[in-house]
Amino acid sequence: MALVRNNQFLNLKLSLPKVSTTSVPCCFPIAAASTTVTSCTSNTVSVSELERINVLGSGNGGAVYKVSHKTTSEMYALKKVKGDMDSASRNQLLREIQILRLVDSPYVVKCHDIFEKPSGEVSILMEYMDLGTLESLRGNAVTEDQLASIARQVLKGLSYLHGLKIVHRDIKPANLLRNSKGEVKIADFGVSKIMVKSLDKCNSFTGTCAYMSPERFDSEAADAEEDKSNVYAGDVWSFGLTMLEILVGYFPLLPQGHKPDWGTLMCAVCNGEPPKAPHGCSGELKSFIDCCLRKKPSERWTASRLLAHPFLLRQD
Ligand SMILES: Nc1ncnc2c1ncn2[C@@H]1O[C@H](COP(=O)(O)OP(=O)(O)OP(=O)(O)O)[C@@H](O)[C@H]1O
Repeated sequence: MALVRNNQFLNLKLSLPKVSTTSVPCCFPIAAASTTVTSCTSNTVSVSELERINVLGSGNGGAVYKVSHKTTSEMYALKKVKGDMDSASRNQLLREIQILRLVDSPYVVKCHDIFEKPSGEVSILMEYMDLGTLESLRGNAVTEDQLASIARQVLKGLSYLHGLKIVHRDIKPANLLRNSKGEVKIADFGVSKIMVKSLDKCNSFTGTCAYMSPERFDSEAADAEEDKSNVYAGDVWSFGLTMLEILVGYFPLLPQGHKPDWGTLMCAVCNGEPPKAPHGCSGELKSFIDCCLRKKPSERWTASRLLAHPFLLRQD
C-alpha cells in the first residue's frame, strides 16, 4: 500500500500529472510539414482543405475541433497538440500515434491522418462521433438492451485491442464516443501501451485513478499475486465500472453525489466489496457486472469471454 500512499496527490479524474516540466523540441518520426504527413487509412485529406466549425472539447494534450472538409462537407474531429511539451507528454503522444497507426477496427475511433507543423504542433484527424462521449448518457434512463448494445461494441473493441497486445489503460465514459448510427467506439490512446513481452508490466498510476482496478491501485499487493502479467484485466475492471455508471447514472464506487477523495476511493477499490448492479436488474446483468468487477484479475473475465456472456447473447 506504500505506493498508494505516495500517490495521494494524483488527480482522481485526470490522467497522470506531468513528470517533468522541461520543454524539449518536438520532433516526431513523421515528416515535418503542414500538409498531410501520414495516413492511418487510405483517405488522404490535407489541412488546408479543412474548415474549423467549433471546439468539441479539450484534454490534457490540447483541444479537439469539429472541422468540415471544404469540398465534400464531410465532418471530422481534429485534435491539436502543441509542440512545446515536456518529454513525458511527448513520449505519450508518440505512443498514441504509434497505436493509432496500428489499429483499424469498427469499434475504435478511426484516425484518418496525422499532420505535423514545423512548429512541432501535431494534429490528428479522426472520424467525427456526433453524439460525443458516453458521459452524456449520465442521468438518462438506459435500458438493459441499450446497455447490452453499448457493452457489446466496447468489448469487441477491447477484445480487438487486447488481441494486438494493446492495453488501453483509460477506459471511462469520457473515452467512449457514440454517433447517431448507434455506434460506440473506443477513443483516446494517450496513455495506452503495446505490451512487447508477455511479462511486461503496466505502470500502475497511468490513466484516470477513479476507474483503476484494485491491482493497479495497489501494485504491491498485485506483485504478490501469481497473475501479475494479466495487464489486460485492468481494462475490463474499468469497463465494468463504466457500464455500471451508465446504468445507475453516477460513479458507482462512491455514494451518489459524493465528491471523490483519494482515501475514500482507495478504501472502496482495495478494501470494499466490488459494486453490484441494482436490485431491480435482471440476473444476467447482475452476473455480467459481477464477472467484470472481480477483485482478483485472474478471476475477472476477459473481454472475449464476456462477449459470450448470456447478458450479451439476448440480441445481436
Ligand atoms: N472523434 C471525436 N468525435 C467527437 N468528439 C470528440 C472526438 N474526439 C474527442 N472528442 C471530444 O473532445 C473531448 C476532448 O478529447 P481528448 O481526447 O483531447 O481529451 P479527454 O479524453 O477529454 O482528456 P485526456 O486526453 O486528457 O484524457 C472529448 O471529451 C470529446 O468530447
